[in-house]
Amino acid sequence: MTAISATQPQAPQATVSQSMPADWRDFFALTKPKVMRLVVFTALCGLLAAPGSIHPVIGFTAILCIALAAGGAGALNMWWEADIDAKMKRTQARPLPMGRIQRGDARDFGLLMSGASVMIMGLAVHWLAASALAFSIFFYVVIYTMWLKPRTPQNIVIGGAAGAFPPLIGWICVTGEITLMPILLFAIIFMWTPPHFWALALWVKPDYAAANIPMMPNAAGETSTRRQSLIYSVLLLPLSIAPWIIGETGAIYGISALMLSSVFLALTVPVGLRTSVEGDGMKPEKKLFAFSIFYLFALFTALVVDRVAAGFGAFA
Ligand code: HEM
Ligand SMILES: CC(C)=CCC/C(C)=C/CC/C(C)=C/COP(=O)(O)OP(=O)(O)O
Repeated sequence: MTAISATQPQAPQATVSQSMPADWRDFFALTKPKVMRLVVFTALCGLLAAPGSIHPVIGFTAILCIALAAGGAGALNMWWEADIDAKMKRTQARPLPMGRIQRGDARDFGLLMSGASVMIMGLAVHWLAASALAFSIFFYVVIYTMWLKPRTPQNIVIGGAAGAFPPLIGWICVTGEITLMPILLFAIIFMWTPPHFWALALWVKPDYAAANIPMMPNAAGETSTRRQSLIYSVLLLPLSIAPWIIGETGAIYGISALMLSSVFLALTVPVGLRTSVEGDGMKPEKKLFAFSIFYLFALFTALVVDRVAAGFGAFA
């Protein structure tokens, strides 16, 4: 089965007849490696920040399973969305629209990675962690990709939960239970996702229009999307410092979170309040998107540094 149909716009040099045989790089691309490295990093930080200890080999296995799961889920997302990806400039060069990988192969690859990740996690680490991992794959692939994304502009608000699971799963791998702190880590990523994604969605709006996906800027309009992003950024600030306020972390994390969230909010304000987008190539939106990635990376780094400084953490 080919990834593109005759009625869809063709990706540059993307005809199946021109396609090269797939190699490992194409399969690697199916795992969405750039996005997934931050997903895996937040999981690692959740694991390292959790109270208690874990054998380094088990800890490594757990992170490997989360990486496998995230990659498998990414491949299943690309399998399901091959036709949509072919219609969007940003995604046209992916292996399926380019015809470099057969659609069924992408599905099998995703299923194999996802299945293996859950089984290994259960057998080698913890069945509660394995269940949460299975649920996050299901949430991203079925709830977000198949169900919500083509139907509602709230797709990423609800679907964002999938990307918020990894630090919680990392935490469970160490403690075997779900307590307030991992729920807060979940909530922070959940709140961060709308401004992260909508900043990008604002400048790739024509892509989503071409693919007929009701992302917020397309469905509710740019002004509404901007205001909503601002609301999530405002809420993110107190939420991000909540672990410090309730005494679960020290000042290293608390002050870092305060500073990072203040900058995040300061960058969301011009995006949230602007009414005219003429002439600047959406620079504030691009700046916010880039900072959103640094934000999460830095926040979770601060969490681990804080816990290590306090003598807590999985390897302490
Ligand atoms: C449902 C929730 C989310 C949606 C819809 C979303 C959407 C996107 C999209 C469309 C891109 C552009 C990707 C590309 O062009 O390849 C992107 C980039 C990115 N996202 Fe998200 N994202 C979500 C959640 C997350 C989460 C939870 C993380 C990490 C914890 C994350 C980390 C990243 C990173 C690191 C990039 C930049 C990739 C690069 O370097 O090109 N995202 N996101
Ligand atoms: C452990 C586990 C299963 C983790 C999953 C992590 C997860 C759900 C991350 C979400 C980030 C992501 C790839 C969004 C892309 O949205 P999209 O699919 O709408 O973007 P696209 O248009 O680039 O395909």
